[in-house]
Amino acid sequence: MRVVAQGTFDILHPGHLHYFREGKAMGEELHVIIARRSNVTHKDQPVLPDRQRRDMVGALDMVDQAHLGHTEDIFVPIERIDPDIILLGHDQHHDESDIEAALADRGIDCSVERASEREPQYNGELFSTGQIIDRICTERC
Ligand SMILES: Cc1cc2nc3c(=O)[nH]c(=O)nc-3n(C[C@H](O)[C@H](O)[C@H](O)COP(=O)(O)O)c2cc1C
Ligand SMILES: Nc1ncnc2c1ncn2[C@@H]1O[C@H](COP(=O)(O)OP(=O)(O)OP(=O)(O)O)[C@@H](O)[C@H]1O
Repeated sequence: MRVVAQGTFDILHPGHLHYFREGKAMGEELHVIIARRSNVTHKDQPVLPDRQRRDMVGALDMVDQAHLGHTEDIFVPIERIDPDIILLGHDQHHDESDIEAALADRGIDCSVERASEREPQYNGELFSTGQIIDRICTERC
């Protein structure tokens, strides 16, 4: 089984590791698609360059391959990777049925599932790139 996860992954945190571990446990191969900066329009754009985010994610043990996303069509990398499962993040804004419909239109046989959220394991654990950046600004700027 080949599983795909996707997201921005600007500053890595334990929530990302939880998502990757869950994806890897669902199959043999975990592929991660890194969102292009130009496509991150619903929140602040990433601080780190596209290739740096790909290289950091690709260096993690549970990730078999990290791919730069396509700039115009998010289904181009999916067609190339040909996964069995697309694992959406617990809070990702994409709608399962919209993605399933787009996959069916293109003749891609792949299921869409939703990942769980990591529960905090100690006080002060930060689960969001935005929160880490806010903390840096408060404590260091
Ligand atoms: C199946 C799937 C494939 C995606 N492929 C790409 C892609 O090729 N290029 C890209 O820039 N974003 C891609 N995205 C979008 C990003 O992963 C992401 O959802 C969004 O741009 C960043 O927001 P998020 O990190 O809050 O999810 C894809 C999303 C999904 C669900
Ligand atoms: N606490 C968490 N538990 C499980 N998955 C998480 C957690 N935090 C983020 N993820 C998942 O990691 C993927 C990438 O997250 P992304 O880098 O886009 O945003 P983020 O880490 O939530 O930061 P922010 O939205 O503040 O920029 C998403 O699919 C998201 O659901």
